Amino acid sequence: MTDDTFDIRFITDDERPAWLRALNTGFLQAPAVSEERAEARRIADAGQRVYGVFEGDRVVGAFRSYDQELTVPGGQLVPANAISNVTVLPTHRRRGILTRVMGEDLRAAKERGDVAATLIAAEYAIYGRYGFGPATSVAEWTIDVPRTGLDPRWAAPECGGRIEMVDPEEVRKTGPELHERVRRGQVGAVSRVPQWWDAGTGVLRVYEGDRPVPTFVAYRSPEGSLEGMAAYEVDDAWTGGGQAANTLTVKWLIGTSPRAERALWHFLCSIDWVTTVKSGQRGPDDLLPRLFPDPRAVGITQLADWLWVRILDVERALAARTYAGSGELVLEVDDAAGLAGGRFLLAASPEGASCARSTRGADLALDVTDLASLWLGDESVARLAALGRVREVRAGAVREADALLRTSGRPWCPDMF
Ligand SMILES: CC(=O)SCCNC(=O)CCNC(=O)[C@H](O)C(C)(C)COP(=O)(O)OP(=O)(O)OC[C@H]1O[C@@H](n2cnc3c(N)ncnc32)[C@H](O)[C@@H]1OP(=O)(O)O
Repeated sequence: MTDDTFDIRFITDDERPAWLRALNTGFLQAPAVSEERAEARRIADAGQRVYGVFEGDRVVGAFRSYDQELTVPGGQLVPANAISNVTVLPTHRRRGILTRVMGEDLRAAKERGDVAATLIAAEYAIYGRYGFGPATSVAEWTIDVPRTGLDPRWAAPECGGRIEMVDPEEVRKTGPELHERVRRGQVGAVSRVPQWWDAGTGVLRVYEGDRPVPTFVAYRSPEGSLEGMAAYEVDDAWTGGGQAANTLTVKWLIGTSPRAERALWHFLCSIDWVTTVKSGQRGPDDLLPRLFPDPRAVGITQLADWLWVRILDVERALAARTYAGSGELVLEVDDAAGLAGGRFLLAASPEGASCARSTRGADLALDVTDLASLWLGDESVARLAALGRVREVRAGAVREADALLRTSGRPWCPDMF
Protein backbone atom coordinates (compact mmCIF):
# COMPACT_ATOMS: atom_id res chain seq x y z
CA MET A 1 0.00 0.00 0.00
CA THR A 2 1.42 3.36 -0.95
CA ASP A 3 1.65 5.92 1.82
CA ASP A 4 1.55 9.52 0.55
CA THR A 5 2.84 10.99 3.81
CA PHE A 6 6.37 10.57 2.50
CA ASP A 7 8.10 13.31 0.59
CA ILE A 8 10.55 12.20 -2.10
CA ARG A 9 13.15 14.72 -3.31
CA PHE A 10 16.83 15.19 -4.02
CA ILE A 11 18.78 15.88 -0.84
CA THR A 12 20.70 19.07 -0.09
CA ASP A 13 24.31 18.99 1.12
CA ASP A 14 23.10 19.78 4.66
CA GLU A 15 20.88 16.70 4.58
CA ARG A 16 23.69 14.38 3.49
CA PRO A 17 24.80 13.25 6.99
CA ALA A 18 21.22 12.26 7.87
CA TRP A 19 20.84 10.56 4.49
CA LEU A 20 24.05 8.59 5.08
CA ARG A 21 22.90 7.55 8.55
CA ALA A 22 19.70 6.19 7.03
CA LEU A 23 21.70 4.43 4.31
CA ASN A 24 24.06 2.86 6.86
CA THR A 25 21.16 1.74 9.05
CA GLY A 26 19.37 0.17 6.08
CA PHE A 27 22.56 -1.63 5.03
CA LEU A 28 23.11 -2.88 8.62
CA GLN A 29 26.19 -0.71 9.16
CA ALA A 30 26.90 1.45 12.22
CA PRO A 31 24.86 4.61 11.54
CA ALA A 32 27.43 7.21 12.70
CA VAL A 33 28.93 9.34 9.91
CA SER A 34 31.97 11.55 10.36
CA GLU A 35 32.24 14.96 8.70
CA GLU A 36 35.07 13.69 6.47
CA ARG A 37 32.94 10.80 5.19
CA ALA A 38 29.98 13.08 4.49
CA GLU A 39 32.30 15.39 2.58
CA ALA A 40 33.84 12.45 0.67
CA ARG A 41 30.37 11.30 -0.30
CA ARG A 42 29.44 14.81 -1.44
CA ILE A 43 32.39 14.68 -3.83
CA ALA A 44 31.79 11.05 -4.84
CA ASP A 45 28.10 11.67 -5.62
CA ALA A 46 28.55 15.06 -7.31
CA GLY A 47 26.21 15.51 -10.26
CA GLN A 48 24.19 12.42 -9.38
CA ARG A 49 20.54 12.03 -8.45
CA VAL A 50 20.56 11.44 -4.70
CA TYR A 51 16.98 10.90 -3.55
CA GLY A 52 15.93 11.13 0.06
CA VAL A 53 12.58 9.88 1.31
CA PHE A 54 11.48 12.15 4.13
CA GLU A 55 8.92 11.71 6.87
CA GLY A 56 8.81 15.26 8.17
CA ASP A 57 12.48 16.18 8.33
CA ARG A 58 13.59 12.62 9.04
CA VAL A 59 15.24 10.58 6.25
CA VAL A 60 13.58 7.16 6.05
CA GLY A 61 14.75 6.04 2.63
CA ALA A 62 17.69 6.45 0.24
CA PHE A 63 18.11 5.95 -3.50
CA ARG A 64 20.78 7.17 -5.90
CA SER A 65 20.98 7.08 -9.68
CA TYR A 66 23.41 8.49 -12.23
CA ASP A 67 24.23 8.54 -15.92
CA GLN A 68 26.09 5.52 -17.21
CA GLU A 69 26.94 3.85 -20.51
CA LEU A 70 26.47 0.15 -21.10
CA THR A 71 28.26 -1.86 -23.80
CA VAL A 72 25.99 -4.05 -25.93
CA PRO A 73 26.90 -6.86 -28.38
CA GLY A 74 28.81 -5.29 -31.26
CA GLY A 75 30.38 -2.65 -29.01
CA GLN A 76 27.85 0.19 -29.13
CA LEU A 77 27.51 2.16 -25.89
CA VAL A 78 23.94 2.94 -24.86
CA PRO A 79 22.88 5.52 -22.26
CA ALA A 80 21.72 3.89 -19.04
CA ASN A 81 20.40 4.95 -15.67
CA ALA A 82 22.56 3.31 -12.99
CA ILE A 83 20.79 2.74 -9.67
CA SER A 84 22.52 2.22 -6.33
CA ASN A 85 22.22 2.85 -2.56
CA VAL A 86 18.61 1.67 -2.42
CA THR A 87 17.30 1.30 1.08
CA VAL A 88 14.41 2.04 3.42
CA LEU A 89 14.73 2.13 7.21
CA PRO A 90 13.75 -1.22 8.77
CA THR A 91 10.91 0.59 10.56
CA HIS A 92 9.42 1.83 7.27
CA ARG A 93 9.58 -1.18 4.97
CA ARG A 94 6.73 -2.78 3.01
CA ARG A 95 4.72 0.43 2.75
CA GLY A 96 5.48 1.06 -0.89
CA ILE A 97 8.37 3.52 -0.45
CA LEU A 98 10.78 1.79 -2.86
CA THR A 99 7.96 1.34 -5.37
CA ARG A 100 7.34 5.10 -5.38
CA VAL A 101 10.99 6.15 -5.72
CA MET A 102 11.73 3.53 -8.35
CA GLY A 103 8.63 4.56 -10.31
CA GLU A 104 9.72 8.22 -10.32
CA ASP A 105 13.31 7.48 -11.21
CA LEU A 106 12.48 5.07 -14.06
CA ARG A 107 9.95 7.48 -15.55
CA ALA A 108 12.53 10.28 -15.42
CA ALA A 109 15.16 8.02 -17.01
CA LYS A 110 12.80 7.16 -19.87
CA GLU A 111 11.98 10.83 -20.42
CA ARG A 112 15.70 11.66 -20.55
CA GLY A 113 16.13 9.05 -23.27
CA ASP A 114 17.98 6.33 -21.41
CA VAL A 115 17.75 2.98 -23.18
CA ALA A 116 17.89 0.98 -19.95
CA ALA A 117 18.38 1.12 -16.19
CA THR A 118 20.97 -1.01 -14.43
CA LEU A 119 21.73 -2.17 -10.91
CA ILE A 120 23.44 -4.87 -8.89
CA ALA A 121 20.70 -6.52 -6.83
CA ALA A 122 21.22 -7.26 -3.12
CA GLU A 123 18.53 -9.95 -3.30
CA TYR A 124 17.09 -11.79 -6.29
CA ALA A 125 13.46 -11.24 -5.28
CA ILE A 126 13.42 -7.42 -5.21
CA TYR A 127 13.69 -6.01 -8.74
CA GLY A 128 11.77 -8.27 -11.15
CA ARG A 129 8.58 -6.48 -10.13
CA TYR A 130 10.04 -3.24 -11.54
CA GLY A 131 10.88 -4.81 -14.92
CA PHE A 132 14.52 -5.69 -14.24
CA GLY A 133 15.93 -9.02 -15.37
CA PRO A 134 19.29 -10.63 -14.59
CA ALA A 135 21.44 -9.74 -17.60
CA THR A 136 25.00 -10.77 -16.74
CA SER A 137 26.41 -13.42 -14.46
CA VAL A 138 29.40 -13.42 -12.15
CA ALA A 139 31.87 -16.13 -11.27
CA GLU A 140 34.49 -16.09 -8.57
CA TRP A 141 37.36 -18.51 -8.96
CA THR A 142 39.82 -19.81 -6.40
CA ILE A 143 43.21 -20.84 -7.72
CA ASP A 144 45.20 -23.53 -5.94
CA VAL A 145 48.54 -22.09 -7.02
CA PRO A 146 50.85 -25.12 -6.51
CA ARG A 147 48.48 -27.24 -8.65
CA THR A 148 48.24 -24.90 -11.64
CA GLY A 149 51.23 -26.48 -13.36
CA LEU A 150 52.74 -23.03 -13.83
CA ASP A 151 56.55 -23.28 -14.00
CA PRO A 152 57.81 -22.13 -10.56
CA ARG A 153 60.68 -20.39 -12.34
CA TRP A 154 58.19 -18.15 -14.21
CA ALA A 155 59.78 -14.71 -14.25
CA ALA A 156 58.24 -12.77 -17.13
CA PRO A 157 55.46 -13.07 -19.72
CA GLU A 158 56.30 -15.50 -22.53
CA CYS A 159 55.00 -12.98 -25.09
CA GLY A 160 57.84 -10.56 -24.41
CA GLY A 161 55.66 -8.01 -22.60
CA ARG A 162 56.44 -6.86 -19.10
CA ILE A 163 54.84 -6.57 -15.70
CA GLU A 164 55.38 -3.40 -13.67
CA MET A 165 54.38 -2.41 -10.16
CA VAL A 166 52.49 0.88 -10.35
CA ASP A 167 51.66 3.39 -7.66
CA PRO A 168 48.17 4.83 -7.05
CA GLU A 169 49.03 8.09 -8.78
CA GLU A 170 50.00 6.25 -11.94
CA VAL A 171 46.77 4.23 -11.72
CA ARG A 172 44.73 7.44 -11.57
CA LYS A 173 46.65 8.81 -14.52
CA THR A 174 46.61 5.83 -16.90
CA GLY A 175 43.79 3.62 -15.55
CA PRO A 176 40.80 5.58 -16.90
CA GLU A 177 42.02 5.51 -20.50
CA LEU A 178 42.85 1.80 -20.27
CA HIS A 179 39.42 1.10 -18.84
CA GLU A 180 37.79 3.07 -21.66
CA ARG A 181 39.44 0.70 -24.16
CA VAL A 182 38.52 -2.38 -22.14
CA ARG A 183 34.85 -1.53 -21.68
CA ARG A 184 34.32 -0.85 -25.38
CA GLY A 185 35.31 -4.43 -26.11
CA GLN A 186 33.44 -6.03 -23.22
CA VAL A 187 29.72 -6.62 -23.60
CA GLY A 188 27.99 -5.87 -20.28
CA ALA A 189 30.71 -3.48 -19.08
CA VAL A 190 29.69 -0.06 -17.78
CA SER A 191 31.38 3.33 -17.72
CA ARG A 192 33.11 4.47 -14.53
CA VAL A 193 32.58 7.91 -13.03
CA PRO A 194 35.90 9.78 -12.60
CA GLN A 195 35.51 9.51 -8.80
CA TRP A 196 35.76 5.70 -9.12
CA TRP A 197 39.50 6.04 -9.56
CA ASP A 198 39.89 8.38 -6.58
CA ALA A 199 37.87 6.04 -4.36
CA GLY A 200 39.87 3.02 -5.55
CA THR A 201 43.26 4.59 -4.92
CA GLY A 202 42.76 6.09 -1.48
CA VAL A 203 42.27 9.74 -2.49
CA LEU A 204 38.57 9.63 -1.65
CA ARG A 205 37.80 7.64 1.52
CA VAL A 206 34.09 7.11 1.07
CA TYR A 207 33.37 4.46 3.69
CA GLU A 208 34.17 4.34 7.39
CA GLY A 209 36.73 1.59 7.88
CA ASP A 210 37.82 1.61 4.20
CA ARG A 211 40.36 -1.11 3.53
CA PRO A 212 44.00 -0.15 2.88
CA VAL A 213 44.81 0.92 -0.66
CA PRO A 214 45.60 -2.25 -2.66
CA THR A 215 48.79 -3.04 -4.56
CA PHE A 216 48.65 -2.25 -8.28
CA VAL A 217 50.37 -3.92 -11.18
CA ALA A 218 50.30 -3.22 -14.92
CA TYR A 219 51.05 -5.16 -18.08
CA ARG A 220 52.84 -3.53 -21.01
CA SER A 221 53.01 -5.18 -24.42
CA PRO A 222 56.36 -5.94 -26.11
CA GLU A 223 55.80 -2.63 -27.98
CA GLY A 224 55.42 -0.81 -24.65
CA SER A 225 51.70 -0.04 -24.71
CA LEU A 226 49.60 -0.38 -21.56
CA GLU A 227 47.24 -3.33 -22.05
CA GLY A 228 46.29 -4.46 -18.57
CA MET A 229 46.11 -3.58 -14.91
CA ALA A 230 45.18 -5.27 -11.66
CA ALA A 231 44.68 -4.38 -8.01
CA TYR A 232 45.22 -6.94 -5.28
CA GLU A 233 45.69 -7.42 -1.57
CA VAL A 234 47.28 -10.30 0.34
CA ASP A 235 46.63 -11.62 3.83
CA ASP A 236 49.52 -12.65 6.04
CA ALA A 237 48.84 -16.32 6.69
CA TRP A 238 51.42 -18.93 7.66
CA THR A 239 50.92 -22.47 8.86
CA GLY A 240 51.98 -23.50 12.37
CA GLY A 241 54.84 -25.36 10.70
CA GLY A 242 56.20 -22.13 9.26
CA GLN A 243 54.94 -22.65 5.68
CA ALA A 244 53.66 -19.66 3.76
CA ALA A 245 49.93 -19.96 3.09
CA ASN A 246 49.04 -16.50 1.84
CA THR A 247 45.85 -15.78 -0.07
CA LEU A 248 46.00 -13.08 -2.69
CA THR A 249 42.65 -11.50 -3.48
CA VAL A 250 42.20 -9.70 -6.77
CA LYS A 251 40.15 -6.51 -6.39
CA TRP A 252 39.96 -5.98 -10.12
CA LEU A 253 41.87 -7.08 -13.21
CA ILE A 254 41.29 -5.71 -16.70
CA GLY A 255 43.05 -6.32 -19.99
CA THR A 256 42.56 -5.23 -23.58
CA SER A 257 44.03 -8.49 -24.88
CA PRO A 258 44.26 -12.17 -23.91
CA ARG A 259 48.03 -11.82 -23.62
CA ALA A 260 47.59 -9.09 -21.00
CA GLU A 261 45.19 -11.23 -18.97
CA ARG A 262 47.45 -14.28 -19.26
CA ALA A 263 50.51 -12.31 -18.15
CA LEU A 264 48.72 -10.75 -15.18
CA TRP A 265 47.25 -14.04 -13.91
CA HIS A 266 50.57 -15.84 -14.35
CA PHE A 267 52.34 -13.04 -12.49
CA LEU A 268 49.87 -13.13 -9.59
CA CYS A 269 50.33 -16.89 -9.30
CA SER A 270 54.11 -16.57 -9.35
CA ILE A 271 54.45 -14.35 -6.27
CA ASP A 272 56.39 -16.10 -3.49
CA TRP A 273 54.39 -16.99 -0.33
CA VAL A 274 51.09 -16.91 -2.26
CA THR A 275 49.47 -20.35 -2.31
CA THR A 276 45.90 -19.34 -3.09
CA VAL A 277 44.58 -16.66 -5.47
CA LYS A 278 40.97 -15.51 -5.30
CA SER A 279 39.95 -14.05 -8.61
CA GLY A 280 37.39 -11.49 -7.48
CA GLN A 281 34.33 -11.13 -9.70
CA ARG A 282 34.84 -12.41 -13.24
CA GLY A 283 32.66 -13.40 -16.16
CA PRO A 284 31.31 -16.96 -16.13
CA ASP A 285 33.27 -17.87 -19.28
CA ASP A 286 36.47 -16.06 -18.28
CA LEU A 287 39.63 -17.37 -19.92
CA LEU A 288 41.09 -17.85 -16.45
CA PRO A 289 40.97 -21.60 -15.92
CA ARG A 290 42.35 -22.34 -19.38
CA LEU A 291 45.27 -19.96 -18.92
CA PHE A 292 46.97 -22.57 -16.74
CA PRO A 293 48.40 -25.97 -17.71
CA ASP A 294 45.98 -27.60 -15.24
CA PRO A 295 42.63 -25.78 -15.31
CA ARG A 296 41.32 -28.04 -12.55
CA ALA A 297 43.44 -26.03 -10.11
CA VAL A 298 40.96 -23.20 -10.74
CA GLY A 299 37.58 -23.89 -9.13
CA ILE A 300 34.41 -21.79 -9.11
CA THR A 301 33.51 -20.64 -5.61
CA GLN A 302 30.68 -18.31 -6.59
CA LEU A 303 28.30 -18.32 -9.53
CA ALA A 304 25.39 -15.93 -9.45
CA ASP A 305 23.42 -13.24 -11.25
CA TRP A 306 25.18 -9.86 -11.34
CA LEU A 307 24.07 -6.89 -13.44
CA TRP A 308 20.28 -6.49 -13.64
CA VAL A 309 18.88 -4.51 -16.55
CA ARG A 310 15.54 -2.79 -17.04
CA ILE A 311 14.92 -2.06 -20.71
CA LEU A 312 13.22 1.31 -21.11
CA ASP A 313 13.23 1.54 -24.91
CA VAL A 314 12.92 -1.76 -26.76
CA GLU A 315 13.37 -0.25 -30.23
CA ARG A 316 16.69 1.43 -29.43
CA ALA A 317 17.89 -1.44 -27.26
CA LEU A 318 17.45 -4.02 -30.01
CA ALA A 319 18.65 -1.75 -32.84
CA ALA A 320 21.85 -0.89 -30.93
CA ARG A 321 23.26 -4.41 -30.82
CA THR A 322 24.58 -6.64 -33.57
CA TYR A 323 23.28 -10.07 -34.55
CA ALA A 324 24.85 -13.34 -35.59
CA GLY A 325 22.68 -13.82 -38.67
CA SER A 326 19.96 -12.30 -40.79
CA GLY A 327 16.24 -12.53 -40.15
CA GLU A 328 13.08 -10.94 -38.88
CA LEU A 329 11.38 -11.54 -35.60
CA VAL A 330 8.20 -10.10 -34.11
CA LEU A 331 8.32 -9.88 -30.33
CA GLU A 332 5.32 -9.29 -28.11
CA VAL A 333 6.87 -7.68 -25.04
CA ASP A 334 4.80 -7.49 -21.88
CA ASP A 335 5.64 -4.70 -19.43
CA ALA A 336 3.28 -4.41 -16.46
CA ALA A 337 4.60 -0.91 -15.66
CA GLY A 338 3.64 0.33 -19.15
CA LEU A 339 7.09 1.80 -19.80
CA ALA A 340 8.41 -0.24 -22.70
CA GLY A 341 5.95 -2.94 -23.76
CA GLY A 342 4.35 -3.54 -27.14
CA ARG A 343 4.86 -5.51 -30.33
CA PHE A 344 8.12 -4.96 -32.15
CA LEU A 345 9.58 -6.09 -35.46
CA LEU A 346 13.30 -6.74 -35.29
CA ALA A 347 14.99 -6.90 -38.70
CA ALA A 348 18.56 -8.05 -38.23
CA SER A 349 21.53 -8.75 -40.42
CA PRO A 350 25.28 -8.80 -39.79
CA GLU A 351 25.40 -5.32 -41.41
CA GLY A 352 22.98 -3.76 -38.93
CA ALA A 353 19.58 -3.97 -37.35
CA SER A 354 16.38 -2.00 -37.07
CA CYS A 355 13.53 -2.36 -34.63
CA ALA A 356 10.13 -0.67 -34.76
CA ARG A 357 6.63 -1.11 -33.44
CA SER A 358 4.60 -3.46 -35.60
CA THR A 359 1.11 -4.85 -36.08
CA ARG A 360 2.35 -8.09 -37.63
CA GLY A 361 1.53 -11.34 -35.84
CA ALA A 362 3.94 -12.10 -33.01
CA ASP A 363 6.56 -14.86 -33.29
CA LEU A 364 7.50 -14.90 -29.62
CA ALA A 365 5.87 -13.49 -26.49
CA LEU A 366 7.91 -12.64 -23.41
CA ASP A 367 8.14 -10.32 -20.46
CA VAL A 368 10.42 -7.25 -20.52
CA THR A 369 12.45 -8.85 -17.69
CA ASP A 370 13.29 -11.84 -19.90
CA LEU A 371 14.14 -9.62 -22.85
CA ALA A 372 16.77 -8.07 -20.55
CA SER A 373 18.27 -11.53 -19.93
CA LEU A 374 18.48 -12.13 -23.68
CA TRP A 375 19.63 -8.67 -24.76
CA LEU A 376 23.31 -8.89 -23.81
CA GLY A 377 23.59 -12.60 -24.58
CA ASP A 378 23.59 -14.13 -21.10
CA GLU A 379 20.58 -16.35 -21.75
CA SER A 380 19.29 -18.44 -24.64
CA VAL A 381 15.74 -18.26 -25.98
CA ALA A 382 15.52 -22.07 -25.82
CA ARG A 383 16.36 -22.07 -22.11
CA LEU A 384 13.79 -19.40 -21.35
CA ALA A 385 11.21 -21.28 -23.44
CA ALA A 386 11.98 -24.48 -21.51
CA LEU A 387 11.41 -22.54 -18.29
CA GLY A 388 8.06 -21.35 -19.63
CA ARG A 389 9.23 -17.73 -19.71
CA VAL A 390 9.24 -17.30 -23.49
CA ARG A 391 6.17 -18.43 -25.45
CA GLU A 392 6.71 -19.60 -29.00
CA VAL A 393 3.74 -18.23 -30.94
CA ARG A 394 5.00 -19.28 -34.39
CA ALA A 395 6.55 -22.73 -34.65
CA GLY A 396 10.30 -22.58 -35.20
CA ALA A 397 10.65 -19.04 -33.84
CA VAL A 398 12.65 -20.10 -30.76
CA ARG A 399 15.37 -21.73 -32.85
CA GLU A 400 15.46 -18.77 -35.27
CA ALA A 401 15.64 -16.28 -32.42
CA ASP A 402 18.56 -18.12 -30.84
CA ALA A 403 20.40 -18.14 -34.16
CA LEU A 404 19.96 -14.35 -34.36
CA LEU A 405 20.66 -13.40 -30.75
CA ARG A 406 23.57 -15.79 -30.15
CA THR A 407 26.81 -14.11 -29.10
CA SER A 408 30.34 -15.49 -29.12
CA GLY A 409 30.83 -14.98 -25.38
CA ARG A 410 28.85 -14.29 -22.24
CA PRO A 411 28.54 -10.67 -21.14
CA TRP A 412 30.47 -9.52 -18.08
CA CYS A 413 30.17 -6.43 -15.93
CA PRO A 414 33.47 -5.99 -14.07
CA ASP A 415 32.07 -3.36 -11.72
CA MET A 416 30.12 -3.25 -8.50
CA PHE A 417 28.20 0.01 -8.15
C1 LIG B 1 20.63 -1.57 -6.09
C2 LIG B 1 20.71 -1.71 -4.59
O1 LIG B 1 20.99 -0.80 -3.90
S1 LIG B 1 20.40 -3.27 -3.92
C3 LIG B 1 20.10 -2.96 -2.17
C4 LIG B 1 18.64 -3.08 -1.81
N1 LIG B 1 18.51 -2.75 -0.41
C5 LIG B 1 18.47 -3.69 0.56
O2 LIG B 1 18.46 -4.88 0.31
C6 LIG B 1 18.51 -3.16 1.98
C7 LIG B 1 17.47 -3.84 2.86
N2 LIG B 1 16.12 -3.73 2.31
C8 LIG B 1 15.46 -2.56 2.21
O3 LIG B 1 15.97 -1.49 2.52
C9 LIG B 1 14.04 -2.59 1.68
O4 LIG B 1 13.45 -3.80 2.05
C10 LIG B 1 13.94 -2.46 0.15
C11 LIG B 1 14.59 -1.16 -0.30
C12 LIG B 1 14.61 -3.61 -0.57
C13 LIG B 1 12.45 -2.46 -0.24
O5 LIG B 1 11.86 -1.27 0.24
P1 LIG B 1 10.31 -1.22 0.62
O6 LIG B 1 9.93 0.21 0.73
O7 LIG B 1 10.06 -2.11 1.76
O8 LIG B 1 9.66 -1.86 -0.69
P2 LIG B 1 8.12 -1.72 -1.11
O9 LIG B 1 7.27 -1.58 0.13
O10 LIG B 1 7.97 -0.70 -2.15
O11 LIG B 1 7.93 -3.16 -1.72
C14 LIG B 1 7.37 -3.42 -2.94
C15 LIG B 1 7.19 -4.89 -3.10
O12 LIG B 1 8.45 -5.56 -3.05
C16 LIG B 1 8.43 -6.56 -2.05
N3 LIG B 1 9.77 -6.60 -1.46
C17 LIG B 1 10.47 -5.55 -1.03
N4 LIG B 1 11.66 -5.95 -0.58
C18 LIG B 1 11.71 -7.28 -0.74
C19 LIG B 1 12.69 -8.26 -0.45
N5 LIG B 1 13.85 -7.93 0.13
N6 LIG B 1 12.42 -9.54 -0.77
C20 LIG B 1 11.24 -9.87 -1.32
N7 LIG B 1 10.26 -8.97 -1.62
C21 LIG B 1 10.50 -7.70 -1.32
C22 LIG B 1 7.36 -6.13 -1.09
O13 LIG B 1 6.87 -7.18 -0.34
C23 LIG B 1 6.34 -5.54 -2.01
O14 LIG B 1 5.64 -6.59 -2.61
P3 LIG B 1 4.18 -6.39 -3.26
O15 LIG B 1 4.35 -5.38 -4.36
O16 LIG B 1 3.83 -7.74 -3.74
O17 LIG B 1 3.33 -5.85 -2.15
